[in-house]
Amino acid sequence: MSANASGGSGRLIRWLGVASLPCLLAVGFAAAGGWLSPHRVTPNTMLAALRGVDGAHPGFRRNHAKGVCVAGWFEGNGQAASYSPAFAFDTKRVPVIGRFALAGGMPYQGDAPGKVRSMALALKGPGGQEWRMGLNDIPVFPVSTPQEFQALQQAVRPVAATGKPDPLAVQAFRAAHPWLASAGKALAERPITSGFENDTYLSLDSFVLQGVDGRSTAIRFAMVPEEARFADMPGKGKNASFDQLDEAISAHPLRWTLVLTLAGADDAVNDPSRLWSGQDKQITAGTLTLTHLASEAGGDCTDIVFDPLVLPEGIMPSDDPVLQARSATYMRSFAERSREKRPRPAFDPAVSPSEKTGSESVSSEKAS
Ligand code: HEM
Repeated sequence: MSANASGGSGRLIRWLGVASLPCLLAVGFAAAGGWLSPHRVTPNTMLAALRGVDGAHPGFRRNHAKGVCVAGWFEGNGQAASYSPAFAFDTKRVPVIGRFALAGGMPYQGDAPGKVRSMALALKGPGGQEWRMGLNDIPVFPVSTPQEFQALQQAVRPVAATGKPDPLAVQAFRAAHPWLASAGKALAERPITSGFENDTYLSLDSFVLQGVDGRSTAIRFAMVPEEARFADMPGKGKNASFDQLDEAISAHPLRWTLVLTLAGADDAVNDPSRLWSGQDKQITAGTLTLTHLASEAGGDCTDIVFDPLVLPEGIMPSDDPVLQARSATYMRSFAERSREKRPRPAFDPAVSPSEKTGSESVSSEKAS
């Protein structure tokens, strides 16, 4: 072979190498974004699925976007101490920061009865230990797995022509997941209280208490209000339930009891869409007292992820796959929102109701 011919083919190989690099990068990005495998579930595909339903709202949480910070304390009563040495089951008072929010990715959505409300808490124990939790006011989660959660978001994403979900896609999701019908029924029939301040918030996912004697006990838990009120209807107005919460907490401290439910023999520990028997043993483990609200703008709850896998010694995750997906997706949501410009939140307790504004349309209900 002549020197010229081998020089020519060398140049061709180098040129192909350079030209193929952008293509390889594009394929790599597409794969990382899940575009080449729509059924794959990663934090990115999960956030894309959520964005498909409620749009992009930079600077806000990718779900439970409309919220307000809260602070207070938790005091255990010792009744759960034989099941776990976790600091919260001791009898010492520990500080708490938290957040009340509405499910869904729209930070300016209007309040309405029936929207899923949430309570997120970080109980701060000794030696830097924390128990972080995110609780919803629904009896069960609508789906069993992260894959189903992503598929549900994809099924309910609004279509351009109507601005509503495609009924055929929703029907197809239902037909492909008949085992979720009982969760749907429980969600549709749930009783609705008049506001954040008197609602019951549930872990939905299960956890495992680890005793010092090596005993493991699977549980779910709930924050049960001192007094649940079903008769009064929530007030009207874009921020009505937040205004009502503000009024209630300004009048007196708000209290909830931490109730642990111990799994019975037939209870599904790895599936948050399944109700437990209702006959299970319950333990009242302590009292949560909340005393102050603060805006998310500069508030203590903004730069924190209420990751349900931040657990103290003595409490472990169960094998519920939704827990791992939550943890990874919340971290991704935090990474994205914390590098974006911070917009003004819809609700600020320091601003009088007449000055409070909101700028986006009302979102559809979402249950996560
Ligand atoms: C695979 C299923 C789920 C996904 C992908 C998901 C996704 C998300 C995301 C992205 C956030 C925002 C996190 C942040 O930026 O800090 C969030 C918040 C939240 N999620 Fe989920 N979620 C799931 C399941 C659940 C379940 C089972 C519950 C049970 C109660 C739950 C309760 C909450 C609560 C309470 C918040 C608000 C936390 C706060 O106020 O900061 N989620 N979720």
